[in-house]
Amino acid sequence: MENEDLVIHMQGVSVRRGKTTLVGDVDWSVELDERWVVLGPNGAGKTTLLRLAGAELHPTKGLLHLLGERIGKTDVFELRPRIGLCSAALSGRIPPDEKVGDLVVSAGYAVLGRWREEYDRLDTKRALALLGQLGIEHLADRTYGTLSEGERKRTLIARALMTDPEVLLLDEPAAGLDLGGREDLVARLSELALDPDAPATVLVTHHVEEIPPGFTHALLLREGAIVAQGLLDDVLTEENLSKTFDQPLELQKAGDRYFARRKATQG
Ligand SMILES: Nc1ncnc2c1ncn2[C@@H]1O[C@H](COP(=O)(O)OP(=O)(O)OP(=O)(O)O)[C@@H](O)[C@H]1O
Repeated sequence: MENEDLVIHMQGVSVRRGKTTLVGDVDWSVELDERWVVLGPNGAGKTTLLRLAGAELHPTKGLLHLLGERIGKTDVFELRPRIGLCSAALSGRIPPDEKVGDLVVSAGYAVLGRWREEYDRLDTKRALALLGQLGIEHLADRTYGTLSEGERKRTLIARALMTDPEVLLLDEPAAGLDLGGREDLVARLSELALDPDAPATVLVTHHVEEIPPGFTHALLLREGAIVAQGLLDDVLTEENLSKTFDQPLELQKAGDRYFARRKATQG
């Protein structure tokens, strides 16, 4: 591939199951220093897109390159440790008695539940630093099953960062969080987005309120098709958002945050 800065490169990518098109004919590129938000209603195909980007799913049609490797021609097991994926599906597979610190350290081994491993001291230090970055260093000795939803989300992000991935994929990280938890997570993700050493990031969400300051690009998805994509401020307009969610929406920007609601009907 010519452009080595492309971490995700989709050309005419479709995923079909039977007669259903989950995503259709997607052209999308993510570069090393970009932070993307993927926005769309339930069932739009956001998770499907993220699973393609995480080398968890092969396209039915089209060309998919991840980190310069062509999917279908490369060993995905070698590729996956270079990608930090954080999703509710992963959360459900974690044994509740797994210790938070071990869970983060074991990401280096790309396996769940390897708590018996003799971890390298440096790995342990790095895991604690990442937990600290997410504001939950004090939870290192707690078991995953005892954590709140917000604490779990942060643990999974720390885990996803442990392998020093080249791309970080976050599927609805703020889902299920209360207002304070959401705001805190948005602030942490914003710090990460503004860190020039942080990996390329793709964040899937339903809500414009969850877009962390520092995110640079947006892709709007509806019924498996792209409504708009490009620079965040260009793409995130009332018109595009209304088209994406199929209703008249009012969009406001306050400082570096976005807010949306349905337009009031007149009369
Ligand atoms: N194996 C499958 N067979 C048929 N349809 C499927 C299959 N897997 C997913 N779908 C459908 O594809 C569509 C896209 O699913 P996807 O999970 O990618 O959407 P999403 O945008 O992440 O939705 P949500 O916001 O609700 O999580 C949905 O309508 C879903 O029901």
